[in-house]
This record gives sequence, structure tokens and C-alpha cells, in this order.
Amino acid sequence: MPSPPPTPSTPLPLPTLPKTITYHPTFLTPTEQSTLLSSLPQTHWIPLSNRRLQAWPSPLTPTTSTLLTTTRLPPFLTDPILPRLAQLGIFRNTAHGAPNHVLVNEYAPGQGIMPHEDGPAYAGVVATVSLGGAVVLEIWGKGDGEGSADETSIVEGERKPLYRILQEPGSLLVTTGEAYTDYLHGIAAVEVDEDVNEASIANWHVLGDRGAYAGGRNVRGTRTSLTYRDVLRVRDGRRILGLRG
Ligand SMILES: O=C(O)CCC(=O)C(=O)O
Ligand SMILES: [Fe+2]
Repeated sequence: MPSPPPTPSTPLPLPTLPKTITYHPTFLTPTEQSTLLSSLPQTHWIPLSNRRLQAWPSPLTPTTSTLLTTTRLPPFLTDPILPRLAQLGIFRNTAHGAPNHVLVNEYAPGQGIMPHEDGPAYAGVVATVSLGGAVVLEIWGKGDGEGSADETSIVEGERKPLYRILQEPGSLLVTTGEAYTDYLHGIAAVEVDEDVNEASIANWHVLGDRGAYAGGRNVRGTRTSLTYRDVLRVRDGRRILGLRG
């Protein structure tokens, strides 16, 4: 008998962050995390320069960012995650009312992702489930002079992230609203996240296991993230290939 799912936690707004970022420390149990990790087909990885990637059910088309699909998300990505996201109402107001696309990113220690925005191909909601090692996600202002998020933090001539969020294994991070549109996010390519403490980590008080970082450092292990999104443009690939209708 599978163990009963944990009750999804009430979304925890992060005190010093835009209110449209919420962190749920214990979204998946340790058993669910390891089952999910071992279900990822090893044939599906796309190697990139500083991480590797799986796109489910398929990559978007390069020119119009359309999801051409004849298939749904595979069960290992939907169960138990989609019912829990629905219970939390996370995709309640998006075009399809549920995620239809998942990017799986795997980072070895020392790998990261440059600051970027996820852009208009998706409804402005991303739900990130973290597996494996913990990592610090950095939130940057756009620095383009428009709107409130252009303030950047310059310390001794060096540009610093506005916020740092520690993503623990089994956690869920939801980014929507202005946090989705007005900021960039990235992960530094380092083997150890330093300054992991109350003063520097925006979600310090809502972490599941602060004790793990008592030394102020997070030594990176391999981390896998699942980013659930609602792609706005969807076409039935069978129709396009002339195999149907
Ligand atoms: O791994 C993460 O938490 C972030 C991934 C990401 O930003 C992306 O896939 O667009
Ligand atoms: Fe992203």
C-alpha cells in the first residue's frame, strides 16, 4: 500500500520577497522524491553546456514556442504532483487550468543557469519541485530602468542578486505575477553556496531543515528540478502531420 500523501502545506509567503513567490518546504516525501528520480528515463536527457535537460511531453517548437503534442505528461510526472498542485489552486487561473509541460533540469555540483526570465510562451506561473541536493536560487532585478524591479544591489562595484531563496529537496517554489514578469532568476555555477544564513536567505524562516545549514554553507549535490508550466500555444501534432482528421 502506498503511504498516504502529506497534506499540502498552506502556501508560505516569503517575508522579504515579492508576495507572488511562495515556498512549500515539504511538498514530496523522501520516498516520493527517490521514486520520481529513479523514474526519469535516462534516454531522454538533452545535454547542455552547464546542465542537462528533459522536456516533457516534448520540446516547444523553436520559432513560435508551440507545444505540438499527441501525448499527455507521463504518469511519473503527474502522480502525486498534479493533484497536489490542483489542491493548492496554483494553475487555477491559467489558460488550460493545469500544467501541460515540464522541464526537468539536472545540475551537477558546480553547474548552474544564467539569470533569465521564462517569458511569454507560458502562462505567468511556474511551479518548481526540487529533488536531490539543495540549491540557492538567485532573484535579480532586470536593470532595464522600467518599473519597480530595476533596482539592483551593487556591493563594492559588484552586482548582487536582490534575493536568495534556498530550495530544499522535496520543496515546491511557486513564482507568479510580478515575480514572474519583472525579475530574472538564476543559479550560480558553484560547488558550495556560501552565506546560507538568516540574513542572506529570504526563506530562512520557512525552511524545513535549517539545521542542515548551521555552518552557513550548502555543499551542492546533484540537484534535479521539475518546472511545471502551462504552455499557451498547443497544437495537436497528429493533425499537423496529417495523421488525423
Ligand atoms: O532549476 C531551477 O530551479 C530553475 C530552472 C529554470 O529556471 C528554468 O528551467 O527555466
Ligand atoms: Fe527559468
